Amino acid sequence: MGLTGKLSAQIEYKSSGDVFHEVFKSMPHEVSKMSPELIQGCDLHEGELGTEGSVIVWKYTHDGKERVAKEIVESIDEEKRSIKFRVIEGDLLELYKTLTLTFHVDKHGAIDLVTWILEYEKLHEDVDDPLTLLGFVIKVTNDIENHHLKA
Ligand SMILES: CC[C@@H](C)C[C@@H](CC)C(C)C
Repeated sequence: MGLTGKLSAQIEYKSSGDVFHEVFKSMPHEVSKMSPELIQGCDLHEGELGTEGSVIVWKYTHDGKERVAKEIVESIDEEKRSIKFRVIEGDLLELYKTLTLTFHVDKHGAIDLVTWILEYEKLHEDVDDPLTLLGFVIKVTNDIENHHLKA
């Protein structure tokens, strides 16, 4: 088994894909309100919200443990409604040399599809592939969707 990998998942998103993109672009701090069990906080550390190069620190609970991830917003593509986050500090870097989390929103007829892609390089052979992290971001996506469906 090599050290690098790429996991992705695509789900139907029954609320507005534009709003989903906007939340992560301009209001990431709102995510903790919509998914309080999973996301406990989000602070802007550098730069301006919604711009490439800005640095965000997430406090989240993954596999029952409280974790921190500092991420740089590496790219924002309005056209594809996509954002790529690169983890630059935090618990995940005890397992992965590099880890990026990218989402994009596709239109499929009248339905929006949200795709998350995790690209990573493990620090050593016996590090697990980040399957539970992929499940985590899908759960966060569902929480955001449910929040907007209720609103
Ligand atoms: C590193 C796991 C979480 C904190 C990632 C976040 C944005 C990419 C989360 C809100 C999906």
